[in-house]
Amino acid sequence: MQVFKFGGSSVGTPERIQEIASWFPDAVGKQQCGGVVFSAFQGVTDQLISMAERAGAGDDSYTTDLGSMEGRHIDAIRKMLPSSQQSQAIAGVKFLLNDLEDILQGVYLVKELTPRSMDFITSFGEQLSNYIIHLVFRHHGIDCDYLDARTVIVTDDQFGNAEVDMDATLQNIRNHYKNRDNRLQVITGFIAATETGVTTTLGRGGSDYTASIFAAALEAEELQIWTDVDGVLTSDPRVVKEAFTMDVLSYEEAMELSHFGAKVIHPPTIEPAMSREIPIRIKNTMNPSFPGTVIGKMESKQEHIIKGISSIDNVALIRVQGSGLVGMAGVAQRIFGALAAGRINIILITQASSEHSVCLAVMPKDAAKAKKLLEKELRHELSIRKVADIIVEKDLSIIAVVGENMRNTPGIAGKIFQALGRSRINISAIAQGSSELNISAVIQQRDKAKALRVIHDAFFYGPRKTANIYVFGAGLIGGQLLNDIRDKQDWFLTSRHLDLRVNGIMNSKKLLLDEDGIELGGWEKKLASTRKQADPGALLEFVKKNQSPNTIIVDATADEAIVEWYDAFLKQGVAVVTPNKKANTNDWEQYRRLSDLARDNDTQFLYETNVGAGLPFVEAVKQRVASGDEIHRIEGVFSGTLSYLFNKFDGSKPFSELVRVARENGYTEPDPRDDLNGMDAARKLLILARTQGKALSLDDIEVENLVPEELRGDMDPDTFLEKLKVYDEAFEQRLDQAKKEGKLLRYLAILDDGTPRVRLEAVDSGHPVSGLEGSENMLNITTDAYSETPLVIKGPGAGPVVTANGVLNDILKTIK
Ligand SMILES: NC(=O)C1=CN([C@@H]2O[C@H](COP(=O)(O)OP(=O)(O)OC[C@H]3O[C@@H](n4cnc5c(N)ncnc54)[C@H](OP(=O)(O)O)[C@@H]3O)[C@@H](O)[C@H]2O)C=CC1
Ligand SMILES: N[C@@H](CC=O)C(=O)O
Repeated sequence: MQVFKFGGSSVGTPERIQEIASWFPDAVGKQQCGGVVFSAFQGVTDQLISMAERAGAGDDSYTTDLGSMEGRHIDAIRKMLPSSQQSQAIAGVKFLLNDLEDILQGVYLVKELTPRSMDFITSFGEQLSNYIIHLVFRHHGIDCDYLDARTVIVTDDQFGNAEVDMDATLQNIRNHYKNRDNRLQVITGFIAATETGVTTTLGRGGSDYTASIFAAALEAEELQIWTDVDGVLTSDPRVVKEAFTMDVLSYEEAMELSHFGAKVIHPPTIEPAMSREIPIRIKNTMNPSFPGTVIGKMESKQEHIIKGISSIDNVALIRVQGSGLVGMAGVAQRIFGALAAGRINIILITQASSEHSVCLAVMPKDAAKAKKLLEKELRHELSIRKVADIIVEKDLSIIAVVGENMRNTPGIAGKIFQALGRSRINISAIAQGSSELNISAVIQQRDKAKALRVIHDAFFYGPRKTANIYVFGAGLIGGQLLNDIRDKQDWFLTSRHLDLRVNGIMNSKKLLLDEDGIELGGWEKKLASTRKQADPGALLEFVKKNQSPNTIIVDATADEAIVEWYDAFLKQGVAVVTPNKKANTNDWEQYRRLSDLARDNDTQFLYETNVGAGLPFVEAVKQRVASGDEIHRIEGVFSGTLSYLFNKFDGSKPFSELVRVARENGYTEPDPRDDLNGMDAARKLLILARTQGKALSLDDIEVENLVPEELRGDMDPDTFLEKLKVYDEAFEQRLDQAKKEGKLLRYLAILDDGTPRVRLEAVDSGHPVSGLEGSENMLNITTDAYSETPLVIKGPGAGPVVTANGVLNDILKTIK
């Protein structure tokens, strides 16, 4: 035997009701269904309450609603029943509505709405819906009766929230079924009656309660509650996109989750079914084939340690604190007694064992009253400073992590607090009962969405990780990076269990954002056509709102302006990865601050591609430093452009032509003069020196500038290349001079005991850099350990492919 219940949203329209009638027999299957409980049609109970209130206030506008209510129910009959059955059904509806009209008129005339008449008025919603639905069921060939629950459910006369006389009710229901061979009854939810037949209602979740009572009376094998979601989800799907339906939950877990916001069941209403261990299945009317969630007795072996993460918004925290509380017997009883006398509901309580403070969470509407009551109760202690303060903090949320398997499983609390801590979420109070079913944390309401996401990620995606990437600069390097991510996304997901998502792209004009991740096919067009203007502040706000554990920004611009935003991102716990050398070559304090900020905020600031593009130059220096291996000399070629130019420059092609090709190959800076003037190489040398711990600045580096004096002013790169032709001969003279000496021209960077320097040198053919080809870079490090022969790293040191690959490597290093 089964009992079903359908809520108001399930019977919101005639179409939905007809759908239910069409698949109901299949849903019942081979088992028998003894009762199906329906709520009023969606919105009808609220309408009845409003009509009653207006009638009680002497406002006759309720009559208009009465007309529309009649129209809605008659319209439903016309849509769902054949004409031959309509007049009888309409007569039944009109009969009920006449009664409703009479009572409303009575309330209107005496201008008094009592709780008793309110219950009577609201009872019409369920009477009307169930009367119509039972006819529709019959029309679909489902053998059933209409059962007005007032004839079997007996309550006291607490109108609005009546208490059920369970023994009498269960007996009445059993008797009712005995006379009907267990035939299916279509039962009015929510409504009941006193012993003397006065109509009452069962309060919040009343229809669930009706169904649960019937399941208990019939000793049903299952109670099915049909609603508009797929079951009990692991978290709020509007906030946590990855939330999924739990297959099974224990009664206790379901009640905890419901209390903290997963409004699938109303805990007190499931008691009759729960006490008889009847499983409750939550199913979705819009997705009937989905198995839903079964709430029942705890199974010993369960797949997930936690079952869900819920939250309550808008709570206030009251902190009673003072050294006088320590060892003060009876103070807790006085605090709770005072609040209970004021009928204030306490949502959460914490007290540290130091007894220095007691923390209570209440609804904000109660906060001021609670504070007053406590000040009154503790006025003596306040006057003699035994209690120092009663502080109220508002705009807080409680996050509750629920699961029976947490009991005796070490590390759960650590995992929760680590996830919150990493995301810079401050915890104001923590509570965990000794049952270990629920760990609750009070946090700022503005952090709630982030908190739900990071905890969900930590528990439900153990092996799978998600990285949320935001890219500033979609030029040569940024564009290549986006294409690489696009092409490798599937591979990362399947082979590395890593979901690499790009949630934001910004160039100098536009900003493209998507909290679910931008579909990278055709990102160029999407960026060009988005209406959002470039705005790093808007991107930061978006990141704050949507932050998840692995959020990374990539600065693939050459712009100082973006560097100014690094601090704010790092303070947010967001990793910063950049090929842009600007941040590391401003003042030493900024360089230190960025690394310190990253460390203090448990995140990373990575810039491997600042030197040698994708080659591990920075890493090599970091490793020497970390292992205490003293560095004596760094020497090499750090400019891909200058390497290319002097590797290729043999007199067969003009120098200006080679610069043009280097630019076309993507080796140069956005302005090639930044390479030719030696500043790009100087920056790289400075970065390696700073990585080594040397507090140098760019001014400390001797730089040979190869840009002719006359071409150093303001001009765009194309004009520069054109004008450079005039100087081809001067470059050739320098080449000829070197050739005469049997030497090669190489642009070297050197850091030793002397002045750090970058300059064009004529080197012997046996010099380590003499064999470089194309855009190759080389790093030679001489250290204590590498003294005889230096540590050498060599390879392509510029170009979009290797650089974007280096950036991607840095991104991967940040993922926790
Ligand atoms: N080329 C290489 O081999 C290497 C380059 N690098 C570094 O990579 C960085 C990028 O170089 P590259 O891709 O060649 O440069 P590009 O000029 O090709 O691209 C720069 C991008 O940055 C965007 N941009 C500029 N200012 C802003 C801003 N304020 N906000 C947002 N976006 C902005 C540009 O937008 P728009 O398109 O609208 O102008 C463009 O999309 C540089 O710092 C360079 O030093 C590092 C290692 C190797
Ligand atoms: N323009 C740079 C690119 C890498 O930093 C170079 O030529 O090396």
